Amino acid sequence: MSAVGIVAAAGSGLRLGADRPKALVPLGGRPLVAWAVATLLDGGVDEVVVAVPAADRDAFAAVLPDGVRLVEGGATRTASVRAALAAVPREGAAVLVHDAARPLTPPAVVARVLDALRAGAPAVVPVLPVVDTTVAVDAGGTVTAAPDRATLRRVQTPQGFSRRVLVEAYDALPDGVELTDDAAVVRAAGVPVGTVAGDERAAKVTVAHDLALAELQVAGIPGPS
Ligand SMILES: Nc1ccn([C@@H]2O[C@H](COP(=O)(O)OP(=O)(O)OP(=O)(O)O)[C@@H](O)[C@H]2O)c(=O)n1
Ligand SMILES: C[C@](O)(CO)[C@H](O)COP(=O)(O)O
Repeated sequence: MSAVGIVAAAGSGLRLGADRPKALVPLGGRPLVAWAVATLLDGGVDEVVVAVPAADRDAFAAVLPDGVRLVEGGATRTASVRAALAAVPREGAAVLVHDAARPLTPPAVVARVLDALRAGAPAVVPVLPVVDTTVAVDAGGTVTAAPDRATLRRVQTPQGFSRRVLVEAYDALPDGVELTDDAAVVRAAGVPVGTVAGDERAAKVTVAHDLALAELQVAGIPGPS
C-alpha cells in the first residue's frame, strides 16, 4: 500500500516564543520539521508534503530533502492540513498526517499506523494512557465531572487514513470549522477511528520546557517509554 505523509508545519509557535516559526527551531542541530519528515520516511511512508508558512518557504526548502513537496499552510492547523491534502497525489492509498511539533516520534509508531491501515482500518491514531486523574470543569474552574480515566487516551500523531476517507471527510467539513486533529474530522463524517500504541517520545513540543526535554532525549538520556 503506497502512503503519503503530510507534515503540518505552518504554525508560528507562539507558546514556544522562539525567534522563528516553531518547525524551524533546531533540536540537536536539526530543525523540528526535518526530524518529522525523516521519521515518516524511516517508518515507511513513500513521499511527504509539508504545509509551511508562506513567508518562510525558502527557509523550509533549504532544510528539507529533495523531493519533499511544500505547500502554503493556512491560518489554522485544519486549514494547513486541508491545503496539504489537496497536493497529495491521487495514487496514494494511505495518508499519514503528522505534526512538525512531534519531532522525536519513533519510526516504529509510523510503522504501527501503516500496519493498521494495511489490515483494513479506515482511520487509526496512536494513543497513550492517561495516568493522572482527569476532570472536566465549568467556565469558573469548578469540577463538573471526573471521567473514568481507563476510558481516556492521549492522542498523538501521525494519524493514518485511507486517502479516500480523509479527502471525503475534509470535503464534508464546512469551511471555518476548526478541529484539533484529523481523527476528529473523519469522526465528524461518521468514520470509526481505531487506535495503536503511541510512544512517550512522540511528545509535542509546545513550550520551552518541552524543547529542553527533547534536547535531553537527543543527547541520549532516555525518555519515559
Ligand atoms: N496554522 C497552523 C497552525 C499549526 N500548524 C501545525 O500544527 C502542529 C500542531 O500545532 P501546535 O503545536 O499548536 O503549533 P503552533 O500552532 O505553531 O503553536 P502555538 O499555538 O503555540 O502558536 C504544528 O506542527 C504546527 O506547525 C499548522 O500547520 N498550521
Ligand atoms: C494533532 C495533535 O497533535 C493531537 O494531539 C494536537 O491536537 C495538536 O495540538 P494543537 O495545540 O491543538 O494544535
